[in-house]
Amino acid sequence: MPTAPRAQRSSGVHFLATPGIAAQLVQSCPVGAHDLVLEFGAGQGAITTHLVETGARIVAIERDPEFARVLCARFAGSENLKIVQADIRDFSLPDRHFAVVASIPYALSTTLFRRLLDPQRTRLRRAALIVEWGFAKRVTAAAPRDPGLAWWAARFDIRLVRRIQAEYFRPRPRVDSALLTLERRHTRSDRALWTLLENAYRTPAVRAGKLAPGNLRAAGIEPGRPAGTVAPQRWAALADQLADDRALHWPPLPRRFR
Ligand SMILES: C[S@@+](CC[C@H](N)C(=O)[O-])C[C@H]1O[C@@H](n2cnc3c(N)ncnc32)[C@H](O)[C@@H]1O
Repeated sequence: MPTAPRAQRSSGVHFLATPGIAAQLVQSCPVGAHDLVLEFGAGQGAITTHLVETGARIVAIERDPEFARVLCARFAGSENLKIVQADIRDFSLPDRHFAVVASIPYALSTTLFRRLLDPQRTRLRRAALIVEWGFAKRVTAAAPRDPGLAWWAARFDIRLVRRIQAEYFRPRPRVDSALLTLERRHTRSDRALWTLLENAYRTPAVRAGKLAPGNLRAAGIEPGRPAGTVAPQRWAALADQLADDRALHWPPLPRRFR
């Protein structure tokens, strides 16, 4: 594992010290020559080196100028790789479909998930990510604790592949990490989905409201059940079922999703 010149000074940033984990991360997100893959926070290239071998078009983004320089020197001959020195919080996302493979700085997990998963017209199709263990548990909970998490889980198949012990990183973080995979699901009516989620999490128990109880049951949702215990995929199934019902009106999505 290459040494990390700035690692001791970059608080909250941990570098993969085991090539096997980087290889497994890349294998978890099948991509090929026609795919565009973003790597957020490439560091010194522990993951980049495996990504380049996939033949996909890789854009590796790194904020630290010293790391960006090291990356440029290390991968000078890699024609399918572009290194961009930029901040991943405001880097312009591509307007074509893309994948993300990255070990993301813990402190940016929520910000990046919002950028990638919130927008109705997100171009993200799949991802394999190393994130902090507690964050991984929250985003993969069978019954998410708030509608924002449910929005992500209803529109993406988010799976916890494995726990990654702290000793696999340098410097060693205080907590373990996890490998997550994400795959965009097909959803027919995001407006219906968000309205259902928002209402469900506002009320203590599932109510049919204007819907027939039969609609709920067809999606596997039992009326009267605590709303926060329903798996988000069931709300997505209900939204899909109701997408063509012209008698129902769904309000516009909040601005942050548009
Ligand atoms: C968790 S480390 C991962 C490094 C490398 N991919 C690895 O796995 O060893 C995160 C990397 O993100 C970079 N980074 C932190 N904040 C960033 C930001 N806002 N924009 C771009 N890169 C950032 C750090 O400099 C660091 O190289």
